Amino acid sequence: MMVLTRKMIEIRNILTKVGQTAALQLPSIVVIGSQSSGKSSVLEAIVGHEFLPKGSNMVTRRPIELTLINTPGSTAEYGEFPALNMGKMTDFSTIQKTLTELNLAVPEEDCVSDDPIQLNIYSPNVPDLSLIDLPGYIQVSSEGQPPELKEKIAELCERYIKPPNVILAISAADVDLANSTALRASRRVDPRGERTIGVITKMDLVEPSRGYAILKDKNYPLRLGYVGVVCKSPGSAKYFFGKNANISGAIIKNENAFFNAHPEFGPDTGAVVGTVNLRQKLMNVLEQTMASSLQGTSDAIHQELEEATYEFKVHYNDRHLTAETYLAESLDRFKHSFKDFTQVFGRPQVRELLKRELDQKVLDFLAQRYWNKPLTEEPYRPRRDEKPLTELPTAEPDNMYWQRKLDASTSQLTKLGFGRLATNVVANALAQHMDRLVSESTFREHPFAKKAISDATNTILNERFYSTSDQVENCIKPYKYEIEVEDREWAQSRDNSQKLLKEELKACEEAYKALGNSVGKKKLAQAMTFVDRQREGPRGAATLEGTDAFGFSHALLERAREGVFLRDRSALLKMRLYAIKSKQCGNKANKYYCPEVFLDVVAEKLTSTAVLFLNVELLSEFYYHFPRELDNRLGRHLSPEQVDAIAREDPKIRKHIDLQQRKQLLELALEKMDSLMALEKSKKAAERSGQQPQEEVPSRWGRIF
Ligand SMILES: Nc1nc2c(ncn2[C@@H]2O[C@H](COP(=O)(O)OP(=O)(O)OP(=O)(O)O)[C@@H](O)[C@H]2O)c(=O)[nH]1
Repeated sequence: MMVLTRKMIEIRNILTKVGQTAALQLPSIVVIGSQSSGKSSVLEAIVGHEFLPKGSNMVTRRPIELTLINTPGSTAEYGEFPALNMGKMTDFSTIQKTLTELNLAVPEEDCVSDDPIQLNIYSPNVPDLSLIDLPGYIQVSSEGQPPELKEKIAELCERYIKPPNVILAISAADVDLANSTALRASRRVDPRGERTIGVITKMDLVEPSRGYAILKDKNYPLRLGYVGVVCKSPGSAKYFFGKNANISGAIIKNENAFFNAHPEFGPDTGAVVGTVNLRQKLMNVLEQTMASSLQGTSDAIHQELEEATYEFKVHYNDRHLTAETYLAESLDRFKHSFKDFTQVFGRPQVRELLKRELDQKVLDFLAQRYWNKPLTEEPYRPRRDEKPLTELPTAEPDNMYWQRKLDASTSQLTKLGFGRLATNVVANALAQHMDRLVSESTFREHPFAKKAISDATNTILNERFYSTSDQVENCIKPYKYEIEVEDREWAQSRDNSQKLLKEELKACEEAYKALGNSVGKKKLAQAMTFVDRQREGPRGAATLEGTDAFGFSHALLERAREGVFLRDRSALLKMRLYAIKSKQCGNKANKYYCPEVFLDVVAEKLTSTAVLFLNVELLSEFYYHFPRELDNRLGRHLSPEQVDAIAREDPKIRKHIDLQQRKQLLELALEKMDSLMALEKSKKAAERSGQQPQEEVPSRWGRIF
């Protein structure tokens, strides 16, 4: 058995994962030949299945790196594309279809690509071999093909037929050997014919005497010799045994019938013929080539490993990191930061959020119903039923106008749909905080984790949203009908509303100041005087004559109107602040005189009630379910491939893991290599002394091979 080739193929598979450099390349058999020389038929005869792309439209456009793996004791035959993750393919017509698609994916205008397709075939009927099929040489480009195609194919083949590879030069018997492009190409890189095997196909198409003469050719002598074959696929095998049937038997039978019928190919003639002999030759030659490349490959792996070890020490201080530990640690840290957050975002914070929201609503309603003085170019004429706010402090206690105004404002506040509003405010705040936690964590570099966290957050919040908002709405219902106020509440809201109005006043004054700075104080004052007079109507407008207010730009007048609004709003706020501080507003019985205070009482009551339910229904539920939901999405349920893909989303982590894996794979390859070399050495020693070779030493990863 060809032990060495098998083991070297395994080492090569490890090195492929490392990302092969030229130095780490192990010998393969490279198949070259002109188009229609019978390359595919030879490869299929070796494999025993039709699996290569067929068609007239140049269907081999990429190198196919074919690894045959002998699986003694098993009956299964299947292929795998290791780079594509498509799993085992037991139907060889599916392999053929996939290869055709992969080849035809190379655009017509490029015609060939040097990106190889890797295909492994496992079968008890194949020898351990690594072969590379290349696009066939063409003599002249046909219509539609780029003129440089001929050179492109030649260049691609040139790259592969370099040492240490063995060249399998295919020529058809019915074409003069002097015209064989394959032999000409191999001669250029292997002038002494030391690593070229000549294969003469279609032996059945020429006279046996001529066939024999080709096999014994003296013009192109090859040390590894010529093998004559008849590989025409017998369609009948498929017909009798099904489309996935092994065709080797039928080919061999057909070949034997042909060669046995002609004494020119008899055992004493020295002619090597038949697919069986070709297979054996390929195995022997590859085994020998592998043996002679052992030391070189071992040295190359050593060097690569030294570089990887140095880099790992320098950049990562030999710190071991796996995708699993990285994700688990990141998840742990995130859960910790979440826990910390739950300690600082509780009832008081929710209360503050909601009150701020309602304060804004109260200010809006006050502005709408009490402070409103529309800003139009037209003179301002209050509606007939509208009373100026200046009248409020001196109004009669039973004045229906002011009573209705406050009742309407209160009703507007209690019927606002506060259940929904409050739930929304808290849910949005939670979602924003979660986004912040992500942005402060290592997960910020991981789109998958970011999405998982945001999905977990939204799922829980959405699930609880409607029931929470309904509960809150139900509990504030009584306030829609009656609001009882205690002295303590009134006093507190009197303070609150003063604070609120003061803040509003400050904001107005600052905005006014900023406006003055941007327009120019004098210019703004002039334009505002103009706007004021305009608003006074004809009487005011008359006084405009002779002033230099005419000729203000439209933009300046806009700003002046804004200035007037801010100035008036400030004056009004000062007046209301004065009213709230007055004795009149010190007593809850005077609520109609102090709408600001009363609306604050209502807002406080709504807030306190809502907080109770939001805390139980939304906050606590979220805090309980989120870590569990996170585990479901980022924890044990992920497959190793998903974990790996997530960790690699961060370029820094990807580099770390890649280098570490590279180092480990090189160590594994080297260990296998050392063991292989020791085995070879003991085999040679045993051969010399006529003894059996020693048992191989089990490696750190168990018994190798
Ligand atoms: N008579 C005879 N025909 C053969 C033999 N080997 C291959 N053929 C036929 O020759 C034609 C070309 O064979 P392929 O194996 O497709 O040749 P190829 O070199 O792979 O061709 P391209 O894919 O075009 O590069 C097919 O029709 C085969 O059936 C043989 O030994 N004898």
